Amino acid sequence: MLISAEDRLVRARAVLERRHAIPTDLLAPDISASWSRCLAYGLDPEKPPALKHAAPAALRLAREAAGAMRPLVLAEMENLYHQIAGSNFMIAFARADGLLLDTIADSSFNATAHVTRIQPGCFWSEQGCGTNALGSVAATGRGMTIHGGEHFFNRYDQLTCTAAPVYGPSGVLAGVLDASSDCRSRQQHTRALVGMAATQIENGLFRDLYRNAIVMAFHSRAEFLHTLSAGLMAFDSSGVLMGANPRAKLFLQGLPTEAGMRFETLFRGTFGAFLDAGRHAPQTRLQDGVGSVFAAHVEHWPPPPATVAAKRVPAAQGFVALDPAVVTAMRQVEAAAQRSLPILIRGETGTGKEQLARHAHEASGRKGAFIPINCAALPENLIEAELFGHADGAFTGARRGGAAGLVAQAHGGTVFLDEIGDMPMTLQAVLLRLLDDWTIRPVGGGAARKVDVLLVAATHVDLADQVEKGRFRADLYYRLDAVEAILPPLRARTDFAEIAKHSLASLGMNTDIDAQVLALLARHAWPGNIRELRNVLTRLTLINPQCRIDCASVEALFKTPETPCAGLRGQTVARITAVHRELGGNLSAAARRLGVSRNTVYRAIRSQRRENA
Ligand SMILES: Nc1ncnc2c1ncn2[C@@H]1O[C@H](COP(=O)(O)OP(=O)(O)OP(=O)(O)O)[C@@H](O)[C@H]1O
Repeated sequence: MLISAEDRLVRARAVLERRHAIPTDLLAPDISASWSRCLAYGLDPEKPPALKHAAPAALRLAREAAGAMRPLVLAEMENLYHQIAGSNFMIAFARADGLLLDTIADSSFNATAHVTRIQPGCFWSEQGCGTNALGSVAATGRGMTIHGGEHFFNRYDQLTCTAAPVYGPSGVLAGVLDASSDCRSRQQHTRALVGMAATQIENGLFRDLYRNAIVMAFHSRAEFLHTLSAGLMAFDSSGVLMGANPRAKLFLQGLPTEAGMRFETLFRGTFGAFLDAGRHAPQTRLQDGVGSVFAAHVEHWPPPPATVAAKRVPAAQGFVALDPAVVTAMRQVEAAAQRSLPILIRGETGTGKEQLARHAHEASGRKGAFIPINCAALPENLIEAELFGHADGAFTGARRGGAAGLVAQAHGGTVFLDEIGDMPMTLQAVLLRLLDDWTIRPVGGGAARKVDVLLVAATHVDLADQVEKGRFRADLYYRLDAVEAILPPLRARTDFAEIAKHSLASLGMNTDIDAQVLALLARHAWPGNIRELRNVLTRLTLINPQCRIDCASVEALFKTPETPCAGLRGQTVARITAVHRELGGNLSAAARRLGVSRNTVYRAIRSQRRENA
């Protein structure tokens, strides 16, 4: 008697749950092999063990270790998210050991119970979660779909998951890309889309690794030459093979495709003649050693040595960036901005976070405005209206005729959310929604509209730590943290002298500063960082009308209790708020007097208010 696939699965589960045995005849071979492995790990289908989590700090390290792969993966995840039409699904990427690095879920999936389990930082290995697409693909290295009751644990029988392996250029499994949804939202083409996205990442990794080599694409059918199914090979300038992607190896099956082989051992004709032809025609004919014919083209020429950094964006006039950590941060934000990925900048007050955000905006090539928004400065009840606009008469004090909101003003440009760590929890949820669909919904009604903005957020606090303490939403943190650039404090920078000299020049002072004075200044702790340095230099130039700064005046300034920097060192909330009061509540004036940022003054006032409440 013929029984349906669903009935076979029900019978198989009954056998598994009663006898802990695997009914191979009732299951697809991949599923029964995975169930067998689960039993061998000692898993009990009725008793799923607690899900393992990595601490936020460990997750951050893992994300950093993913290096250049992560922006590629995130960009593909975004594409995939938009390609999979419909709702109630999630895109996830895990390391080969199952550690989930990133997820993007639509809001309906966000609302389901699964979302608490499928979050960055969880381990989705087969050993911990039983048969599941992420874990089982990592275990086998092959693409798989695990549907409903095929999951080893009952708890996941409402999910359908499709995953594809992502291999690095050296052939090692680099990670697993997954699309999961509620069983009812299952879509036939998901498997193909996930597979294509994984290949796209693999090809991106290949091109990135061989960016200084000659990369050739080829295909047995000319019309597929510019598609994902083309073979890719990288050669050095003398024609020695450096690497080949899996498709290339497949096309040249039986020929030696290991690195180190010469072009001439694989193809007929010389490497020089192939390059010549490639320079003059968009497509050339290539014949391999056994006579198969391919359409080929040189898709990438090595950049001349002097222009290797061509896509890099020079620092703006006045932004000193000779310190290696700052250069790294600049490169990170450039890469993310050019792919429109959200950027998180972390650094102490006055380290140049806003400057770096402006650099990201420049690097993005966006023509729209750069809109800085200080989350700590906006009154809590008005932030949403300020950000997303409001309708006419939406609340007492609302602008007549309504307002478009700051995010709308940044359409085509960049929104810089400073002090994101101070954003109240309720608003974090609203911001998360914006990151999901880039649609702004004005407070009090009004037409929702799509916006195209680059989002850069900055914070002086460790958000991972805030997440652990329950003060910041984990899901928002993981979305914002696509790229985290860290600015070092001034005391740790190797370009202190250049910053000091530059700051003096930019203050319009024709003052000289010698090595001894610089060494003395460099010993200071600079809790207010570059902003504090600028304030101190301003004062020093005022004290020295002869335009010479000497060690004695620096020492005297650091000793005087009322100097801006000394004030900062011994600063307490009470001191800041006292100065603020003394200056009639003028924040900027208080910040200037104390040599701290306006944010520091806001924070002090808020913390005093909290204490008084
Ligand atoms: N790399 C740099 N070279 C020269 N000047 C800099 C550099 N970075 C920052 N500055 C100067 O330091 C001051 C503080 O910079 P910025 O406002 O960008 O810091 P921030 O980290 O955003 O501060 P906050 O946390 O207080 O908002 C500004 O006057 C800026 O021009």
